[in-house]
Amino acid sequence: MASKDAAAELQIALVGAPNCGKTSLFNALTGANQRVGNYSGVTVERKIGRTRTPAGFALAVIDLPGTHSLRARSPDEAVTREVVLGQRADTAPPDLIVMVADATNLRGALRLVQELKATGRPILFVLNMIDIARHRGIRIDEARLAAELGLPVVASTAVRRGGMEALWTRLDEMIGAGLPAPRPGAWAEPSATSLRALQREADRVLAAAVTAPPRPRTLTGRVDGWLLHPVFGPIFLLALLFAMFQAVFAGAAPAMELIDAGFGLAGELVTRVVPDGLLRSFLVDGIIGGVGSVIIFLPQILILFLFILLLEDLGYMARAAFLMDRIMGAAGLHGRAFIPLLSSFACAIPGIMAARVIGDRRDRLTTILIAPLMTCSARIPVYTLIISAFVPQKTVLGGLGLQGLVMFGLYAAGIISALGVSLAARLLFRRHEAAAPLMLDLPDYKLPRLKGVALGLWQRAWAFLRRAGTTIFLAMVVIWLLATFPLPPEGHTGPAIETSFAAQIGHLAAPLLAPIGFNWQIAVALVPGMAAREIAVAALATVYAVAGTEASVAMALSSQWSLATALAFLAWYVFAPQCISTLAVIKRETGGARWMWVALGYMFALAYLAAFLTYHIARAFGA
Ligand SMILES: Nc1nc2c(ncn2[C@@H]2O[C@H](COP(=O)(O)OP(=O)(O)OP(=O)(O)O)[C@@H](O)[C@H]2O)c(=O)[nH]1
Ligand SMILES: [Mg+2]
Repeated sequence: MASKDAAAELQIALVGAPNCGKTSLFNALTGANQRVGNYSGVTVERKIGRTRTPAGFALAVIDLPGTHSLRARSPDEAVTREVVLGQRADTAPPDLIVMVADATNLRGALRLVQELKATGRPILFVLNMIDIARHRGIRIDEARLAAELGLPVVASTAVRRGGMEALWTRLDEMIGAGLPAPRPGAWAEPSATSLRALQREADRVLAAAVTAPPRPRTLTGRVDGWLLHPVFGPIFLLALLFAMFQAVFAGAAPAMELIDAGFGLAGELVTRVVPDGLLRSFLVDGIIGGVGSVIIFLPQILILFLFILLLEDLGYMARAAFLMDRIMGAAGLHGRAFIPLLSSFACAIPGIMAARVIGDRRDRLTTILIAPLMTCSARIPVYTLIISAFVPQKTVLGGLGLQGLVMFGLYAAGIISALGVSLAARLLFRRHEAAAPLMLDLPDYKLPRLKGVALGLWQRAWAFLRRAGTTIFLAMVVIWLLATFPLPPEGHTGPAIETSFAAQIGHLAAPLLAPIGFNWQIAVALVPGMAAREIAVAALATVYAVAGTEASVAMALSSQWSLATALAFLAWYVFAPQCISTLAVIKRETGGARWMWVALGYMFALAYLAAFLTYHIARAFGA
C-alpha cells in the first residue's frame, strides 16, 4: 500500500517571487509550520511536505526560495532553478509547478510564469493574497488571464481558514483529468533582450486582464514617508532597538524572579529530602544550580524574539535594511547582508544560512564571517549574569536603566566591530569597485498574525528548553564530576574543589588567561563553553556552588571577581567564537574548512585583544 502510494505520489513545486506567500501556502497545504515572514528571503532552502488532496491524491509539496527569474543570481535562487529543471539528484522533477503570484503585484509574476512555461512542465497559476487585492479594488479577470496565459488560474488566501478551497478543488480536477506529461523543454538562460520581450508580453497580459484603481497613497506609502525619512527614519530605528533592549531587561525581571524562586524552592526541597553528601551536591549544585542558571534567561530571550517576530511580520525588516544600506555600504557590506545579520541577533546559524540571498561570493563570505559578531541570544545569559552582578540597578540620564544601557552598549560593540571587520576585509581584498546597488522589495505593511507570532515564540522557547535539557544538562554532569573528583584527602582544609580535576585544568590554563584578568574558575568555564555560550554560565554557577557558600552565582561573582575581570569577561564574549555549531555551519556554507579556521582565528584574536585592553584600561582607571 505504502509503496503504491509512493509510486503514485505527485511532486508539486511552489515557485514564485520572494514574499508572495509560498511558504504560507505550503503550510496551508501540508499542515507544516515552516517559517513565514513579511520580507524577502525567508526561505533559503528547499523543504518537502506530504499531504493528500480532498479526493485522496498523494502529494509531495516542495517549498522553494523565492526568485524573480530562473536566471538565478544567488545560491538560494539556484536551488529553485535546479528543482524546477529537475537537475537535482535529491529531488524528483516536479509533475506540476504551482506558480504562486502576489495578486497585488502581478507584473513580475507574469514574466516569471513565461520563463516557467518554457520549461515545458505543467503549471497552475495561483493568485495568492487575493484578499488584499480585492480590498484594494484590484479587479482580476481570471478567465481572461487563464486564456491569455493558456494556463489554469485560481485565487487563494493562504493565511485564512477556507482561503484554499478553490485551490484544492482545482488541484483535484487537474490531477483527476491526468496531468499532461512534461514536454521536453530545453531551458536556456534568457538573454537581456529576450527578458525584455517577456516583460513586454507580461505587460500586455496585465493590461488585458487586470484593472487596478488609481491608488492615491496607501497606508504603506504614508507610513514610509516617515519611517524611511532620511533623518527621522534612522532616529526611529535607533529608538526602536534601544527600546527593545530596555524591554529585554526591564520586562523580563518579574518572570525571571519567579523562575529563580522556583529553582530555589526545588533546591531547598532536595536539600531537605536528600542527606548531605555527593548526591545532594550533584542534584543541587550540578543539576538545579547549573541548568537552572540558564533556564532563568528564557523570559529575556522570549522578549527579544517577540520584538523580532513582530517586526518581521509587520514588514519593517526590509525598511531597516534600506535605512542601513548607506552605513553598511560605507563599511563594504552589501545591502542584502542586513537581514542575515539581523537574523544573527537570534542565532548566527540561520543568519549565516540567510546569507544565501547574496549573489556575489565575496560579499556573501564577508557577511558569513561577521555574522557571529552579532549578539546572539545565547550571549544573553552571559551578559545578563555579569551585568546583574556588577552594574548597579539604577537609572541614569533621566529614567534610562543603567543595566539596559550597558546591554545596549554590548550589542553596539558587536555591531561596530562587525562593520570594522568588514571594512578591514574590504581593504585586504583590495576591492575598489562600487558596491552593487541594493535591489530590495519593500513589502506592504501587514498586521502581524497572532497565531504565527505565538507559534514562533513557542518554537524558540521549546528549542531553548530542549537545549537546556540535553546539551547543557550533559555538560553540567561532566562539569560537576570534574569539579567534585578527586575528593580532597583527609585533613584537607579549604574548599574541596581545590583538589579537583576542574581546578587542575583551570590552573593549567590560567597562565594563558592571566594577562586578560581571568582566574582559573573562568578557565574551567571557557573550555566547555566552546560547545555553546550558555554553558559558561552554568559552569560558573556549578563551580562556585560546589566551592562555596554564596547564595547565588551573581553574588559569588561580585564578591570574587574584580570589576576589571568582569568587564574583560564581557569583552571576551563580544568576540570569542564560543559555539561549535556556528563554526560547523560556516564550514558547510562556505564549502570547506578554510573559512571556518579564518573565523575561529580572527575571533579568538579579537577576543583576546579586547579582553586584554579592557582589563588593563579598567585597572588603570582603578576598577
Ligand atoms: N493577507 C495575506 N497575507 C498573506 C497571504 N499569503 C501570505 N501572506 C503573508 O505574506 C508574508 C510572506 O509570506 P511567506 O509565506 O513567508 O512568503 P514566501 O513567498 O515564502 O517568501 P520567501 O520565503 O521570502 O520567498 C507573510 O507575512 C504572510 O503572513 C495571503 O494570502 N493573504
Ligand atoms: Mg518562504
